[in-house]
Amino acid sequence: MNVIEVDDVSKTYGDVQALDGLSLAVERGTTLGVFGTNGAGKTTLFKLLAGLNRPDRGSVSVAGADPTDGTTVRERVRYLPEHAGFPPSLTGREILRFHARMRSVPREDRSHHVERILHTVGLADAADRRVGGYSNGMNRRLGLGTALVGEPAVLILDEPTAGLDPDGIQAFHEVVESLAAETDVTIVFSSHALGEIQRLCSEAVIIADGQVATAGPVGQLRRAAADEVTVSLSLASDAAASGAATDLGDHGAVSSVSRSGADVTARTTPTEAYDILTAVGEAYDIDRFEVREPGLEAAFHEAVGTDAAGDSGSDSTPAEAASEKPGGEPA
Ligand SMILES: Nc1ncnc2c1ncn2[C@@H]1O[C@H](COP(=O)(O)OP(=O)(O)OP(=O)(O)O)[C@@H](O)[C@H]1O
Repeated sequence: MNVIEVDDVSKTYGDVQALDGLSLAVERGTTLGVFGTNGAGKTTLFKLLAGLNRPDRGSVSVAGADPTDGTTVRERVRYLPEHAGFPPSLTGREILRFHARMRSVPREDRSHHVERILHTVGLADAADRRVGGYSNGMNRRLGLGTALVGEPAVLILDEPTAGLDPDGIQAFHEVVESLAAETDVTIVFSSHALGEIQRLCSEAVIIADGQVATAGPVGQLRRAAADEVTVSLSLASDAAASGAATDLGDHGAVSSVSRSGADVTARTTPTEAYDILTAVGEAYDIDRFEVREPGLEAAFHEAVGTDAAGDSGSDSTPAEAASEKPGGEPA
């Protein structure tokens, strides 16, 4: 059953067309990753899903109703904006209790409900500390905790890990993973980090210019873009690497090769990668090797028409290199 249905939705701000005929369907229990270039329309979409805005054209249905229809729907749909602030003098527990009261969680259930959420978001030990002393990551998890009060059907998280350090990101990921595994909440999650969408999400949608450029199961999007893999090798010496790079350059199934010191990188098809490694291994001592499949990054670049050849120094695909690059290139 679809818990979210967005049909041919458009939204303009003045003369900016933020969404332009966007359609999307999300099944209940899905963890959906939303990504796109800056200004693609992600936040605009999220505000429509949360009932904070109305489309100029088209329809939006979340949890079976128009999200602007009133509080019953908004009870079931929670939006965590990129920056949520809390009164610094209150404790995490007090804030969650306040939200539980506001969300009409019955008085006798409140303590248990709040305790459970504190555990879910990993703040049980810090529950009685003032949030003014919380780290950025703890604040973000408290924000997620407030969104979980009253067991919503849909969680909409706008770049929830932006600006967090690796430990903060890891802690947040663990919370999302346990929610996805243990509840049937539908999570819609935007991020500029494709790796995290790959890790957390079952489905992904790529938005470009206010429309859906590509959507589908994450694995399917990756496979669709997987016509080439990158083989990275570290050899025993620069001389060996130079020889291996020359041999690889002569190999018919290798589309590009680059070398930096004792490291060599080649692009080839998934089926040829291991034969090529074997051939190099017979001629030279390989210290380390890695075969990387293109991730969602390749699907993203294919969808928005930018150059996916992000490996520095590689001499790949001159046709793509000459094509238009409307921003959003890999770092
Ligand atoms: N309130 C507003 N007034 C005017 N223009 C707006 C407003 N909100 C969004 N826009 C414009 O609409 C377009 C889509 O913005 P939106 O914030 O939805 O993109 P986004 O994909 O979330 O971007 P980012 O990844 O940078 O957060 C942008 O051109 C933006 O400048």
